[in-house]
Amino acid sequence: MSAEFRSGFACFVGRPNVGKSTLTNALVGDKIAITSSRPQTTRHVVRGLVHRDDAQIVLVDTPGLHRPRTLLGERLNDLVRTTWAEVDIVAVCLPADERIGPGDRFLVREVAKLRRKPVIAVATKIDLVNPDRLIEHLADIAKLGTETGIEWADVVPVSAQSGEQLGTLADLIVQRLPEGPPLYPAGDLTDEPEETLVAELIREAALEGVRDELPHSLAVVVEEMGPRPDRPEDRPLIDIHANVFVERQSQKGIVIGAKGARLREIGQTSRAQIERLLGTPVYLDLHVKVAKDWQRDPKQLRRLGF
Ligand SMILES: Nc1nc2c(ncn2[C@@H]2O[C@H](COP(=O)(O)OP(=O)(O)OP(=O)(O)O)[C@@H](O)[C@H]2O)c(=O)[nH]1
Repeated sequence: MSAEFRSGFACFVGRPNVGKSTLTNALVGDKIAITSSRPQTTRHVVRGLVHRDDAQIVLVDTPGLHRPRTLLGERLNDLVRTTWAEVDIVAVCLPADERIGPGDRFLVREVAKLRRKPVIAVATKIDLVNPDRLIEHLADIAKLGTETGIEWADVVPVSAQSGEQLGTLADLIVQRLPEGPPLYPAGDLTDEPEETLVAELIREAALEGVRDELPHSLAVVVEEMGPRPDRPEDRPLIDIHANVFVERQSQKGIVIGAKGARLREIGQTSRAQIERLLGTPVYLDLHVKVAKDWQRDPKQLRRLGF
């Protein structure tokens, strides 16, 4: 291995829905971080690894920073700030199809408080805009830097969707990483326990198509997971028992659906994803439970992994 091998931690930050998880997935090349068309679904700090001949990037995906209204909101914000402080480089995602707004300014001002940390501005979703709009967006990003007193280490336009400029982004991140050996063995994609990833996949499926406030009210805990005994060696099966927690009885109805139709759909969708993740057929046993006001109760929050 050459002396110039670089390795370290990078983290994408930005308002909800700006494409952080999609970008992580596109760079890692597999579905590890959790994406959703609904905002604020990334809860856990999920790390994806980018292996290259010259470097290893450990991508840390954080939830969006937002105005805290509950204990959970505050914990999420703490988690974000702690993560920022620990990484080698921060990349602020600013979607090209949206104007820079107060939310972005708030966030960039927070990032600017991290002294001496390289910060890259990433113009995301460039496949959605024409060149004129992109130029305007890049000018706005420059202005945002001046306004907030941050000096962008780089400004790079990318599309996670088309893959355009992904390599450039990776190069720019690598350049800013310290020299050092790989932090994780080659082949590892994430250091999250499989249970956490499985829970996230179920949660993602459970949120799909739900149009109310459910994102903050839904938690998934994998209670038990393991290979079923007495299976022929060439036909393994993994049993997974998981609980979907909601805050109120009415939400339980939403998740289960008429005659259990929605819950069956959630089971089918997430099972397919889990089987892809684990590479093994899976028997998935899902239950919906009410944990009253879990977001406001420190004991319940701990039990649910926050
Ligand atoms: N067209 C296009 N859509 C994208 C791109 N990147 C992300 N999206 C879409 O934007 C939406 C949000 O993407 P996410 O990756 O979940 O966003 P996020 O910033 O991680 O969101 P939170 O987890 O809520 O903070 C999804 O519907 C994505 O499919 C892109 O490069 N091009």
